[in-house]
Amino acid sequence: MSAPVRTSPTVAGSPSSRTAPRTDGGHRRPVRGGRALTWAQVRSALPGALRKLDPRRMVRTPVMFVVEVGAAATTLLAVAEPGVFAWWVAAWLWLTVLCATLAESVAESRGKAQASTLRAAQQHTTARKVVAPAEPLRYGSRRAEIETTVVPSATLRVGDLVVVEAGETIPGDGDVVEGVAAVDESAVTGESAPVIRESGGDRSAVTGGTVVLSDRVVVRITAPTGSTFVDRMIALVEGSERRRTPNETALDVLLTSLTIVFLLAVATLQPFAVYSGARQPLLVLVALLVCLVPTTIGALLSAIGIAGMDRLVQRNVLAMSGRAVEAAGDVDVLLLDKTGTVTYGNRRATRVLPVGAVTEAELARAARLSSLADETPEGRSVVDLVDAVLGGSAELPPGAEQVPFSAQTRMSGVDLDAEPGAGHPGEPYRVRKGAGSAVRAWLQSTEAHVPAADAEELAALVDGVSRSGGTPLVVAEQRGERPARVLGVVHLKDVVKEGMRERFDELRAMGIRTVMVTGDNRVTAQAIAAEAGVDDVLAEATPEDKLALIRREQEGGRLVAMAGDGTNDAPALAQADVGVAMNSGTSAAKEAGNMVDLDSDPTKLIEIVQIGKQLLITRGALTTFSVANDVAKYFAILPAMFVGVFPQLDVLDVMRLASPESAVLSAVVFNALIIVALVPLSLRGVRYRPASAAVLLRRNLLLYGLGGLVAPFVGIKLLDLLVSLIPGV
Ligand SMILES: Nc1ncnc2c1ncn2[C@@H]1O[C@H](COP(=O)(O)OP(=O)(O)OP(=O)(O)O)[C@@H](O)[C@H]1O
Ligand SMILES: [K+]
Ligand SMILES: [Mg+2]
Repeated sequence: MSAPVRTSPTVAGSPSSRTAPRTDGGHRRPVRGGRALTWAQVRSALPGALRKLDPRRMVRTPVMFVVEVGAAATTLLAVAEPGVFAWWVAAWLWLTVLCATLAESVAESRGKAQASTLRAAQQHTTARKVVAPAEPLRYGSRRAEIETTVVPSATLRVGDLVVVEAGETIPGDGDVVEGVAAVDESAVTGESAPVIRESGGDRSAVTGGTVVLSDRVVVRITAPTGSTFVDRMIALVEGSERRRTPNETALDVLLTSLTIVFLLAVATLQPFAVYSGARQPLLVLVALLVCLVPTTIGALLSAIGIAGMDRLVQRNVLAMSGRAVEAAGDVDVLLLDKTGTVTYGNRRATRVLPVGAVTEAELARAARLSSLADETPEGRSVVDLVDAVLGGSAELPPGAEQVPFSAQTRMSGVDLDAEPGAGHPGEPYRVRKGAGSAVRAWLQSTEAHVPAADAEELAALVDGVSRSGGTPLVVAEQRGERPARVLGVVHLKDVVKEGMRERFDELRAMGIRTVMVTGDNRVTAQAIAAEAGVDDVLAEATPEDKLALIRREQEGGRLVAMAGDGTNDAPALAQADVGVAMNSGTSAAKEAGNMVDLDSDPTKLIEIVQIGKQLLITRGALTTFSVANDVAKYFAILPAMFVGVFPQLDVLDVMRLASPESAVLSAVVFNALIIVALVPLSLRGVRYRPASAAVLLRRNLLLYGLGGLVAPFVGIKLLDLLVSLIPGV
């Protein structure tokens, strides 16, 4: 049933030069700015809202559970002793509960539409699984023929290798282990411009459901079917994975305590009322209780959290936890990786700079030899450059042993049995390229002596490349067991992403310090840092150094955000309070962080921080409003209830409501309507302008605290005028 297929070899090259970015055909997910609430949305959210009335679910929100029990109780009372007043109260209590579930349901429904678009991206059927050569695929075999067999993509396992060619859909999440290709990721990111994915570097991760536009890649599957990136995205936007954050739990405890306090207050009211000859009907006590417990924030708390996540998704950021979003609102320090985060990350070799008596051809040949087996983008670009400089290409001789690049050694190369083309059979030949300090250490290990003039010239070359913001790779060779010899420098060029400076200025205005951490040398780091406008740099950093820096900041009580893309950033991304992985990065980085930016834009952190702050402020503002509101209602209703027996209360009865019944019903109606009125605000979030925490607090206390105190007096008075018109109340 599965026929072996021979895949034609593809010439490796730079797909970016051949595939012009598409300007049409693709779609960009519309960013619905204000996202006004529509009737259609409310109507479609209604079935979900009714399902949420299930008391077993409601009990998780104690405040609203009390209201639901109250609604049930008043309904029974209305059945036992029918009356217009009783039925009105019961109906409005049910409406209050429904408003709460509707708010949550509407917040969720916004993600549901997005989920169905994403599901469409999952409908791929077959994959071309690699049969031979079996794993591990040999480095440098990128021009080799690969034997594949067609299998249903659902049967793919973690570790399987698949071949994907131009026009084909990538069958699952994985890392490119061979080749370079332009990939259309619009199904996932909504961005129509193709992106480059390649083996060996920090741009190796591919997402199932995206389409290869050019060339051929071999992908190692890294996620089992059912828990892919798109699966996680769907779960996320639908809100099915949502858990309460620690802050929400803390607030919930506070709201529950307030509910218990008011429950006791209302319960002790009755003996007091009986004693003074004004026994209150049970119906009135229930209504009073509902008006006093913090229903507004209780009803809107979950919608506020969901809407915050939703706002992030609108900006193409996927937050894996609500806790990370809240932490983002309080971030003090932002750490950024250089290559691929601050810069575009396609470091290309542009020049070879020989030192001393070494000729350009000599250096070029050695640099190419050291890179033939180097599958990193840097290694491939050295081969491309030398092929162009010297004309023609080279093959790695048999028996070559690769010394792969690692972030720890910061060096790569090969060990050969003999120098290609040299007349000394049997004399081993070694060649290395890498960071200046790393190659210097290697030279020393062979007891090399670099003449003073050469050393000076080399230092000048390294410095020149670094000052321009480029990455210098020093090349050296060793024949036999004799001391090694330095040959010169390869200039790797990278470009700082556009608009970085302005964005970092903005972060500074928000009180966030930016630190660039890089494995590159100090001079290069400083040149890039100055151009990008970051506050601080840490150069020649190993993955451990990055991790240690984060720990140090955290020990000082600061909340740290980290943006990175490489496998060597993964430990740091995991340790940071907010770890934003670039979508262009490796699977390891995306797995380690708690957010993924689909646009791979590290300055997106500004928006993430704003959304985090907005979430915290919105919740604080509505809590303040809710509690102030309830206190005010207490003073609005009580005088009306007791003015019959205590005429002295007359002075307190500033509102002059029509009757005790009308007062109670108006308060209940107001209590429900205020939830409805605040749904749009909780979905949109209160407006956030950069300002100090103290200023924001003062402004919110004034606006929402005072507003919360005044609103019930005005609202209930107006409602009383209407309610008193109802015959029988
Ligand atoms: N293929 C390679 N062969 C040899 N040396 C390399 C290679 N790629 C990079 N280097 C050297 O290793 C250093 C560290 O590179 P790496 O990309 O791991 O840094 P990093 O810690 O991820 O920081 P950043 O991504 O910000 O540059 C580089 O500055 C360069 O000098
Ligand atoms: K209330
Ligand atoms: Mg990196």
